[in-house]
Amino acid sequence: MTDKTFTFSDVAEHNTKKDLYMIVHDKVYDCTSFVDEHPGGEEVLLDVGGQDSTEAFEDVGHSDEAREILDGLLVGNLKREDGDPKPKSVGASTATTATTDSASAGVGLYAIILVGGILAFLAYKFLQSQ
Ligand code: HEM
Repeated sequence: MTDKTFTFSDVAEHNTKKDLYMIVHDKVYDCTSFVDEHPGGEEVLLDVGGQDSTEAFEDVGHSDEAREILDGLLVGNLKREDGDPKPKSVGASTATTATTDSASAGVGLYAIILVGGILAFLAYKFLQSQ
């Protein structure tokens, strides 16, 4: 296990066939040795060299075997800095669920504030009529 940390610009420097890093799920992989062996061809790997390729990797629906190979290429973790691209969200359904969840939580909060306001108003009216 390695705990070396790379910034986005560190990774971006490794973007040639002889020196090829890529980012998947905020981890940094050295794919140099694998370029020629990739069943999907070297072109796609070179395209994402030095970049965040989470989306590209997940879109293909790579097998568990592919993920094991990826594990073996791990060289460190990505350290995001201000101004770096956001983490790639993968799986539209997960993203949608998350949005819906927070949206309904927001609505719930408004409902509580609204009901509280109505109760306070009624209590005020009641006390005034005494
Ligand atoms: C280091 C990262 C990667 C590894 C270890 C890897 C590994 C593999 C492996 C083992 C396969 C064979 C099928 C499978 O087991 O799922 C495969 C297929 C494929 N990969 Fe990757 N891959 C990587 C990155 C990428 C990226 C970034 C793309 C970008 C689009 C990509 C595109 C494809 C395609 C299109 C296939 C299908 C090839 C075919 O079935 O003809 N791969 N990859």
